[in-house]
Amino acid sequence: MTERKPKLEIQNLSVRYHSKERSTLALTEVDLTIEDGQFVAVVGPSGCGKSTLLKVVSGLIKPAEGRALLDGEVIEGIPNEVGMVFQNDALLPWKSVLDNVRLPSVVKNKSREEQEEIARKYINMVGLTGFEEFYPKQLSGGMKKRVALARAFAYDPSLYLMDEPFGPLDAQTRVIIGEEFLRMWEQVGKSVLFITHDIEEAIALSDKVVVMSNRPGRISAEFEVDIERPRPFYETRFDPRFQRLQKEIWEALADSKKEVGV
Ligand SMILES: Nc1ncnc2c1ncn2[C@@H]1O[C@H](COP(=O)(O)OP(=O)(O)OP(=O)(O)O)[C@@H](O)[C@H]1O
Repeated sequence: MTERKPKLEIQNLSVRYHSKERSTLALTEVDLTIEDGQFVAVVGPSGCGKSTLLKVVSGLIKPAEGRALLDGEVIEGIPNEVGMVFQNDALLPWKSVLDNVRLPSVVKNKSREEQEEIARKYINMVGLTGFEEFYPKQLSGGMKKRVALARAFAYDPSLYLMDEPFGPLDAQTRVIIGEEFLRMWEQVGKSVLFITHDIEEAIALSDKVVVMSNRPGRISAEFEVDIERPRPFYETRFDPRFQRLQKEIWEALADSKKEVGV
């Protein structure tokens, strides 16, 4: 039997930022594995190095120590198989919804027919059929976020890196978009590394929740989310297993904040 390689392996990772005045140890001794198709959320106090972790995986910064491997290969430069969704995900304002979602297929040199087919499929999945010819300025914040998600899914990466992707949305829209995102993810089943401040969002979406400690960030606890899928994004929070996890993660976070960094 051939052994399945993990999608992402982070091994003994340390990252240091240098400026004229000081050197900041942002991450230290971070070990994390994401299996193929696994959804992993990272929660942690502000400034603990969550975005730094994503920057290493997206090849934007080099570690001081340790390494990050994608499909068993050390990440050097921006990997093609990685798709990113960030908090302030900019759509191109001069392009329509259809053209924004078509972009990843243009980059991948797909035929015009395929570009449109893929874009329309994901626009439909995010419930924006009928808005193809609209421009970003004609859309609400939630609709723009849907377009950004449709564009990320149209890129079809093997690993999604998501940094507070629902951050700027109001609480209710956040739940609606979260539910839609979960349904879409269940269909594609790709690996995700998801950064959030929201413990409930982390549990509702993930297979594993990782807690990071204060700077220098390290992984202080890991929790398997043993709740079967498909899960309802909102109602799952009334499940006793969810509530138990919520309490445990909350306590782990409170402990991790007590650890003082250098
Ligand atoms: N370019 C940089 N130069 C110097 N220090 C940096 C740089 N980027 C981040 N840092 C520092 O590294 C640490 C980790 O930052 P990072 O943005 O990764 O944290 P975070 O957990 O994503 O924070 P937040 O939750 O507030 O977004 C912080 O102390 C930050 O000040």
